[in-house]
Amino acid sequence: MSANSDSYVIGVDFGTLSGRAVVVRVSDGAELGTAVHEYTHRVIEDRLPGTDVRLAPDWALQSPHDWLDVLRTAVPEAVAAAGIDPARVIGLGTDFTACTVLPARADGTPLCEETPERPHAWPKLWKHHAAQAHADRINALAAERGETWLPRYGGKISSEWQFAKALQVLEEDPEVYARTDRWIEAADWIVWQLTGVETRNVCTAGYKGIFQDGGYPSAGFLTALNPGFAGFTAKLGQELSPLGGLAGRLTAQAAGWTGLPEGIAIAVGNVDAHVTSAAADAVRPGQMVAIMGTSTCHVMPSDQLAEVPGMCGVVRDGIVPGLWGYEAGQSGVGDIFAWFVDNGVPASYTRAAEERGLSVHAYLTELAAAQRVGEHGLVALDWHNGNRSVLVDHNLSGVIVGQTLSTRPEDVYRALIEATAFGARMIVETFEKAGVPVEEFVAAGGLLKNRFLMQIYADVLRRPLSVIGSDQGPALGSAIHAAVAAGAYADIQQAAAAMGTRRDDAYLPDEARADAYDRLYAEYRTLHDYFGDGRMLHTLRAIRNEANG
Ligand SMILES: Nc1ncnc2c1ncn2[C@@H]1O[C@H](COP(=O)(O)OP(=O)(O)O)[C@@H](O)[C@H]1O
Ligand SMILES: O=C(CO)[C@H](O)[C@H](O)COP(=O)(O)O
Repeated sequence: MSANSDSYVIGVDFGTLSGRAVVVRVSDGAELGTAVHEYTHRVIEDRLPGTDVRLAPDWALQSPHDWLDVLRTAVPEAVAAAGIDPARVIGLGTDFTACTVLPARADGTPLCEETPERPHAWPKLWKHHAAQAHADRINALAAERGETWLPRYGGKISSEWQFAKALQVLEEDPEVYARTDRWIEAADWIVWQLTGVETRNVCTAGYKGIFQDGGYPSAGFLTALNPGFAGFTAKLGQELSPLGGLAGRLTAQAAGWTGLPEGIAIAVGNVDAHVTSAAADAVRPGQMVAIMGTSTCHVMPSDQLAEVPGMCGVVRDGIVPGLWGYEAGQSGVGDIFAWFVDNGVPASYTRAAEERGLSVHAYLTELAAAQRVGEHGLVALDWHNGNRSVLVDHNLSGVIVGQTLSTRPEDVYRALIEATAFGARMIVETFEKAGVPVEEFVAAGGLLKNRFLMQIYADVLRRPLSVIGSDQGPALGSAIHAAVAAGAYADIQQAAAAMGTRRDDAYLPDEARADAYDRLYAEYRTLHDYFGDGRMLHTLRAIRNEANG
């Protein structure tokens, strides 16, 4: 690859609160410069920008202007930080949160530009959860009709996805629905802005748009949901583009925004979690990448097609062309630790952490690390934000068993970390039981900084952990896709091998601790089965909801 030794690609990761650009050398994946742009409107949850229009609970919107600002600011700043000649940039790739989806005109104009006072005209962020009732109806009808696509999503689709959100628009603001020519993932919309051509990537279409075996849910199914929904799929993409493919070339206008040469390759859009596999060079069957942060997403290519209970989805070519791509998830991980730090720690601990110059997380970790496995006498269920896999039930809640008058904050903190590791083991075992082998567990994301936590995962999973070598996995992954789109490598696997970064066996399980964890895990499973049917936890939630009026 010496011909590429002085050419560069740019990866742009559009997150929940900000967008990040990274400049990467094509020959070896070296990250030379990066810049972040915080979105001006962040997550729109209370009031529509520039209006008095208030939003209902569970709404979460975003502004397309914030995304374009990332191209205008973070990209040129990253190039400047890298100190490279922009003329040497040969391609740009992007990834987005998903399902973040917007209604647009036939020319790509977001409807919120025409009618900013209409909530449904705005892009719905992935965590917009106000379409749960619509998702419930889709699931019930699909189960009743035996729709063949339903098992591809572990038996349930999410309220976060395209069909649930679009049905909400139709039923709550039919006029906006009627004006929607294109219902498009932000992942594809941003690529449209860069290239001037509309493309639809297989990843979001498959995981978020129920595209399976060459088609969307049938018109008959959609009519049964609501006759007005019959023609919905005409607003989606009909021809899908492969990951790593060339979506188009940078337009003169977008060259003006970014300061990059007009005509460079723009990669087909992608999802932040899935593109991280390339960054970790984990794009072969059985390499499960866990992107561990506030929540954890698990993605894994495989040559086996199976119906794994409670997975988020399995999509042909969904991570790399030629393989099935699986996704599963834990809806609360770092968020649970944050909840405990914010609510479960006395002032004396906060003071002690401050005196030591440590975060409360780091302080609790240090105390917890001094214990032997099981010493706290606790076992917990990691369902404080519901359970995505394997139970797919957002109405479950957290459980901590075994507390006594001598239970200390570090005990609970450790038990919560262990609970998330047990949740991960449950997912791995569910895949394997369904006939999809997990050969390697590769950790990525913000929680890598907690080495004690990573060791617990190795011990609980009873397997070596590999770790990604970059702390900006999605942006690096997007840059790798850009290199493929630009023709610098033949495919994602080759580009990932040259440019991705992974440390094998970064954490090895300790036999004695793993044995001790087996006993605790058995108790976790018992609790999981007992509370997992929801009888008690749903009742508690109902009582809470009644009490809150
Ligand atoms: N030392 C730590 N140990 C464990 N969890 C931590 C620590 N520091 C921060 N966290 C948790 O990490 C999460 C943030 O992870 P990060 O990957 O940066 O974010 P995101 O998932 O939003 O990209 C927060 O939920 C926070 O509670
Ligand atoms: O569900 C997703 C992928 O399937 C979202 O993209 C993801 O959960 C958003 O993650 P983050 O908050 O880390 O940007």
